[in-house]
Amino acid sequence: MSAGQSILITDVRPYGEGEPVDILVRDGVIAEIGTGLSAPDDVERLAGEGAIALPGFVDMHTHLREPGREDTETIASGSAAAALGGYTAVFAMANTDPVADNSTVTDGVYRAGRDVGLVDVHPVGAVTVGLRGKQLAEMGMMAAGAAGVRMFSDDGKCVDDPLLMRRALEYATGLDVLIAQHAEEPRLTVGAVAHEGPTAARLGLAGWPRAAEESIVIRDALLARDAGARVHICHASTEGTVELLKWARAQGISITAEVTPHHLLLNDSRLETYDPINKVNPPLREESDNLALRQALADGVIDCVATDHAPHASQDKCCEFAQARPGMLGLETALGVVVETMVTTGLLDWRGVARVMSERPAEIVRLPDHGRPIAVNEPANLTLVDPNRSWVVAGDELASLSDNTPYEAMTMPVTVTATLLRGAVTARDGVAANQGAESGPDEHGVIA
Ligand SMILES: NC(=O)N[C@@H](CC(=O)O)C(=O)O
Ligand SMILES: [Zn+2]
Ligand SMILES: [Zn+2]
Repeated sequence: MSAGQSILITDVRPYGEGEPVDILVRDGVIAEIGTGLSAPDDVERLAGEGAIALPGFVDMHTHLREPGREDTETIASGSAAAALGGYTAVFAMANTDPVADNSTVTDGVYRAGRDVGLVDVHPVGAVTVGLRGKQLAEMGMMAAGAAGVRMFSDDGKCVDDPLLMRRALEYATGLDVLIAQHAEEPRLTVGAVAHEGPTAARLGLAGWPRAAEESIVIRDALLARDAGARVHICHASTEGTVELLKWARAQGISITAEVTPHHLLLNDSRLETYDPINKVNPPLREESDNLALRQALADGVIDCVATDHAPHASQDKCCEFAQARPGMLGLETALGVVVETMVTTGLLDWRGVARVMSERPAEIVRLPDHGRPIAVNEPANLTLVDPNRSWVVAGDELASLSDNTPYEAMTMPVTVTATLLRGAVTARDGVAANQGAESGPDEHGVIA
């Protein structure tokens, strides 16, 4: 990791509280916070213009598609999308091609992320070889490699064999790493493309029942209890999962959970058009689930927001509903959706946003340098937000190489105006630091 930059950020309000202050960053670390700060002439300046300063966001759940599907996202394009969304660290899921089930792949992803330098890219290792759910992957080798893999998941697939999941939790405890489960009992979701309920029944879409998620959530809570292990639930989507998390916590079980922006905002009323843009795993549920998930996030029952940013090519998305790939873009729109569902509704203040988008995810994955307080001697991983500047989503203008956003033409209530990684500006006013105007874009639309 680079030592970091020096920069004087003026006129920002940490956590949206109090009068504006200046933040002086020296060598990537916050050196001073106060009013009327000065710096030598050669130090870069960033005018905050009254923006809210938050700790840089941490996404526990991103799909970057490299290696294997670089036509839909690369580590460079996904890093740009992350920086524009206010992220300073992302965890890149293992369901690539080849699968990230060995340290050659995980170290390669880590190094590629470091070379791009816009965001700390942490590869997630697969729990099982090839995501096939039959044999544990070499978690220890991946943890010991250059990437220092600290989180493992077969996301996209559930580790459905209970004995294998138990072994994975036991090994993970020994290695002090986290297992994140895509909770889906596959026997209950054969052919499923939408939430099982009145809407899917009327539209003739095969249903994915809530119990497919909830049965794995409770099973894994019990396995974690017996193994004395930690377990993390990916993309919680139902009111029942919220109730089970409460129960498990009350038993002292070490279980954590994330919710995606789309499960906070969207529901199966969107399916009427049969537009596969709304197809995602787990599926969009019902309004009662949206409301329960929001309340759970506000109460801390659900720990954090994770995007499940899932880029797909248009030919894989614009086809018959049943054939289309599941997944939605999320990195550049996450904050807007969280503000719309949680801040505008009064469920969270900006401190709460910092908690669910930065502090808790960093704690859960034990990232020492992210999700830290905005205070002297802390790393300058920061996101500046203009709470009064809205913007309209256009898929083809996003930095992501894919355009499968469900928020097309929607107005996002706030704008990330700048993101800083160890004091280096990685995104500013809608442009990522690798998208400069001087050199032309390469074949991926990214400028080196
Ligand atoms: N969420 C999705 O619908 N799709 C994800 C896989 C996953 O997160 O389960 C993908 O990799 O496309
Ligand atoms: Zn998943
Ligand atoms: Zn995912």
